[in-house]
Amino acid sequence: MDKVQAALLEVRDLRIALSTRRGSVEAVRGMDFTLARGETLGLIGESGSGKSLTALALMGLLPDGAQVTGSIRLDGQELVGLADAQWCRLRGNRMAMVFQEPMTALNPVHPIGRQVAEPLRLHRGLSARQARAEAIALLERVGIQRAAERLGAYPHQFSGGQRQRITIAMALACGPDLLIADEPTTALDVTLQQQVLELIQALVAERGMALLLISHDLAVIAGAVQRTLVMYGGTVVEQGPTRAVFSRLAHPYTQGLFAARPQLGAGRVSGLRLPTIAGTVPELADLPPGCPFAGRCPRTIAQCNAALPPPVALGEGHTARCIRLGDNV
Ligand SMILES: Nc1ncnc2c1ncn2[C@@H]1O[C@H](COP(=O)(O)OP(=O)(O)OP(=O)(O)O)[C@@H](O)[C@H]1O
Repeated sequence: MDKVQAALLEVRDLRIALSTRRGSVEAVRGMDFTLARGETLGLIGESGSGKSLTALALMGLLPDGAQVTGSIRLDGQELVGLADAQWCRLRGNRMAMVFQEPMTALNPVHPIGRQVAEPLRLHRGLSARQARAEAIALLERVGIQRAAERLGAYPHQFSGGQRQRITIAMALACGPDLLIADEPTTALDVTLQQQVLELIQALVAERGMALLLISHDLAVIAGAVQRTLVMYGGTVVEQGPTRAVFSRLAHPYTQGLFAARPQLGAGRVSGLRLPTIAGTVPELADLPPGCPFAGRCPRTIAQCNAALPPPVALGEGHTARCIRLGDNV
């Protein structure tokens, strides 16, 4: 039986409001989830559902003007409202992030050795010689061959896959407890995607880190994480053990995502066109009350309420939220 683990990360009623031309809109609307030490959690949902903003809030990297309310606790420490200097002490140290596009994290005008060594000197107080040795070890661990000879090379002298490996080495440098990977394989050639994903999984297991893996690709999430959150319209509509979420597909939105995934049949993508979910993600300023998916949902109110009286617990920590209050039932 699994040991009961204390939550490393506890997110309660997280709300993020952004200033837009139409005034202030809530882009993340009451996220609740926990992540235990060493646990892996996936966050899936269509473009615009609020995945990246959630990740940026956890790292204290939201754009200027974003208003955050609710609670984000890391090992019991409240992060909402921290000053910039306090965030700087946590980032790279207790928590680190791998971005979709490696050049977002790499500085093009600095050699990679310096970029990997910098957090080691800054957060761990290593000497230049120790940081160099550690940077070489880290780069070799993530698969950069002859790392000692390549410390002076610049990011543009590496391939996209190698650059992503270097950002992973930077993220790991100070042994964070929490790794957030936001679409870490999306910008890579398809042949490299699996390799980079496997590298992340291996490192997470080897170092006992907690992982929040964000992806719009169900196949990536299905094979990589223990628990899954399905996000839509700035909120979690379904969450639970990955196996339960993928086998039960309780929320109509999860069903739509699953139906829209590419399927390999006899070595080719089956069908001429991928099925899609009809309609588009609603405007943040025009979200219906209740279930944000109500406007695109194929279920009638009666079917919805019969299938999932709100909020429904499906066992094993698996829940789905299907509340069509927007229709004023
Ligand atoms: N700086 C910003 N100002 C205004 N609106 C923003 C800003 N950043 C994000 N948004 C809006 O917030 C919503 C959520 O964005 P977010 O980037 O979190 O979505 P996502 O699920 O990560 O999508 P993707 O997979 O495309 O990255 C979207 O409607 C987006 O347009």
